[in-house]
Amino acid sequence: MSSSWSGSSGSGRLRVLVDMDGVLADFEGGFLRKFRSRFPAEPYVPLEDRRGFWVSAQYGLLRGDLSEKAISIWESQNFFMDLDPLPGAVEAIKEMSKMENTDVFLCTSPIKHYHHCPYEKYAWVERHLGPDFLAQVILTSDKTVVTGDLLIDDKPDIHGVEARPAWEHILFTACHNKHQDLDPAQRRLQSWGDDWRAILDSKRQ
Ligand SMILES: O=c1ccn([C@@H]2O[C@H](COP(=O)(O)O)[C@@H](O)[C@H]2O)c(=O)[nH]1
Ligand SMILES: [Mg+2]
Repeated sequence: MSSSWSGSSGSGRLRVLVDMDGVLADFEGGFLRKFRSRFPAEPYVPLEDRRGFWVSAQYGLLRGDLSEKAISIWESQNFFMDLDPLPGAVEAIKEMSKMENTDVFLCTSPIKHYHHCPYEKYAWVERHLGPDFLAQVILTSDKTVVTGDLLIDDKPDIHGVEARPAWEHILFTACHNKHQDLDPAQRRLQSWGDDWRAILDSKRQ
C-alpha cells in the first residue's frame, strides 16, 4: 500500500461496503421459488428472462396484478431469512474481513414494509456469517450517504442525496443486469469466483 494513500476513511484502511440482496443472498432465486410455490397457476419470469432491477416492474408488465403479487412475496415472513447465500459469498466475506487494513460493512436497503425484513436481515447475517458480523450491518435506503472506498452492489444505478458518493460502485453481476451496457469506466464483479481481491488491491494503490 502506498504510504500517502489514506482511503475514504482517512485512516489508511480500505473500507468495503457489500450489498446483501443479489450479492450475498440469492434474492432472485428465493423470490422465484416462493412465487411459483404460492401462485402455481400464474405466469412468471424465468431468471434467464429477467431484465431491470425491479422484479415488481417486470411482473407488472407481464400482467398488471402480478406486481402486487410479487411484492407480497418479499413482504412475507421468512422471505429474507430463507434466502440462500450466493455461491462463494460467505467464504469471500469472511476472507475479506480478515484482510489486513480492511474494514467490511454489509450495506443493505430494507423494504418499507418493515415487519419482517430488518429483523430477518440481521438474523441472516448471524446465521451465515456469525454474530461478530452483526456490528458490521448498515441498513439504509440511501447508500450515497455512507462513506467507503468500494460498494459492491447489483443495482446498476445507485442514487441518493449525495451526488458524489465516496465509493466506487462495483456492479455485481446478476440475472437482471448481465445484459446491461455499462459506462466504460464502471467495473463489474461477475461472481464471488471472480477476482475480487484484485479489485480491493486496485483501490489501495
Ligand atoms: O422489485 C423489487 C426488487 C427488490 N426490492 C427490494 O429492494 C431492496 C434492494 O436492496 P439492495 O440493498 O439494493 O440489494 C431489497 O430490500 C428488495 O426487497 C423491491 O422493493 N422491489
Ligand atoms: Mg442488491
